[in-house]
Amino acid sequence: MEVIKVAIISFFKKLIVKNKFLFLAMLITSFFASLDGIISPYIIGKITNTLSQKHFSDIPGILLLYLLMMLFLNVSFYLWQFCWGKITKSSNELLRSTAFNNFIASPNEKRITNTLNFINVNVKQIENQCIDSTIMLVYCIEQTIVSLIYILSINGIAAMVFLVCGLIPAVIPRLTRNWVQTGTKKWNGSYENYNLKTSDAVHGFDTIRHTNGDKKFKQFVQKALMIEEKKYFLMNFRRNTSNFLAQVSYSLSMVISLAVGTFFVINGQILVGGLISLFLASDRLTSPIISIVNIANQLTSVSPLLKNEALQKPIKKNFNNLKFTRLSNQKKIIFDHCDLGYSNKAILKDINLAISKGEKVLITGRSGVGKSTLFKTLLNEIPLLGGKILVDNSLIQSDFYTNFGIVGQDTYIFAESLRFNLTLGKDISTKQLIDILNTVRLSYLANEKSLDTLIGEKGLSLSGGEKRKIEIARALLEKKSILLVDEGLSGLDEENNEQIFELLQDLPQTIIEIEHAISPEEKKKFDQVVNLTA
Ligand SMILES: Nc1ncnc2c1ncn2[C@@H]1O[C@H](COP(=O)(O)OP(=O)(O)OP(=O)(O)O)[C@@H](O)[C@H]1O
Repeated sequence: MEVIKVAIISFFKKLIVKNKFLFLAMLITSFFASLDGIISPYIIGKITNTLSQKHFSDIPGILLLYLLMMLFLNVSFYLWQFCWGKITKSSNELLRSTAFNNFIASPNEKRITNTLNFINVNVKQIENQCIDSTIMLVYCIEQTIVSLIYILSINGIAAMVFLVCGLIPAVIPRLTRNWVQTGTKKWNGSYENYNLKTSDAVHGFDTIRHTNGDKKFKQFVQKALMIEEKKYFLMNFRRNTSNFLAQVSYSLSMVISLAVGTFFVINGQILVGGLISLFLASDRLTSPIISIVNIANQLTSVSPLLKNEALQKPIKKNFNNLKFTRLSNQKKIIFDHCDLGYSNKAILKDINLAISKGEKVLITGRSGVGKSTLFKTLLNEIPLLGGKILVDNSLIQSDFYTNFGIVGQDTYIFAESLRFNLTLGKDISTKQLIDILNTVRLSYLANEKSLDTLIGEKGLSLSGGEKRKIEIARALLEKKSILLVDEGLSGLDEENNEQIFELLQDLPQTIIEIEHAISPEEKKKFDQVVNLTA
């Protein structure tokens, strides 16, 4: 329970700090809106008494008062909804931007699905189960207080009887809570299982098609679906049963309180109008109390969403493997007795390497020897286990990542224009872009019209070679002085392979390149070939 409270409170704290006045306005407008609970009972009671006393001339005044009160209520509701909308907007912005910023601060493959799921699904759930519920909770509490004060002002003892009777239905959800929650948990489990099975089958459609597996997969998915729907039905059945029991106790309590009220009228302790007011107002007391209990229950289910990994600040791993220093003899990067590997276990030991400015270095070695591990160490993604990597001061850029341009097999193309895919939103002149497109042998795209053409998911799809040239262009536009090429030539046809090979060789930048399939002639063109062995 404590953990639940902490997650919700810390979320609201953040939201309130950002929107103090909005929350204050919401509190005030919902208070005025909560007068709804007593206005009609008050007016109906007053009219009943006026009619029974035959003071007919007072009726127009009462009706006018009723009209004004109702208009006041309408305006209060309108303003309350306005504040509610603004709070929802702010909450969604906070949740979505926090999740996205956290991801960008520490991106990795594993967190992609969770982040997207959080942004697309969980934020809506938090809106319904947390924001809407809490705003309703505040409203119900205000309505309870207003109605309680009103019925106490009519007759203290009768008010207490009505209150006690009104509380009985509120107890039922507490008694059935565990039973209902177990139903929800069971459904959640089966829903996840069904989702996983469906997602697997949908993503693996090619394998299923090629292995004639459609019948079997239909059965797997159908079975998971039937279990999920059965649990879903049972969850709703438990919820409905709990509601039914609450409704029955509510009906009983209404009858009891009316009977007690009638007794007070017979005894002359209250007027008929007072009884009607009391009866109507007590309903406006009981309903919000039941809602308060239900909402409090519901809020407990929202805390796992607020503790989602997407909202947690990522722990920044700062390895600082690179030592920036003044290097003599034209050397720009030196690997000095380096041990590289994972979890303190070196897979490459005692690596020594000295690379000069502008050198083209080929890294080779059998699959799994540790070529990518070397890049990961340079990029500070994993710690250097031993030795030193010295980098010349002249290469320092604003942070470690900006020291290296990376050209890999999986160039990501954004569903935007070619211009955006090159600039990535930065301010770079058209002339520079045209020059760079010519440099990377994409001359046929080096014009304004092509620059503004949509590419990626929304437009033109590019070939593997074109994508790789765009990645090289990005690195060149960023003025990276060292390029790390991770199998930049693989998967390309002969023509593109040759073109990109030549392009990289002709660049003035220092290039460290990992390649598998490289011809002996191409090999000779490198300044250094480093054959890694474990
Ligand atoms: N995150 C990790 N944790 C532990 N071990 C890892 C991790 N990533 C890779 N390895 C292991 O380190 C070894 C070297 O992997 P690496 O990817 O550097 O090889 P590679 O030479 O680039 O291989 P390939 O040519 O097939 O891409 C492999 O045995 C791999 O299983």
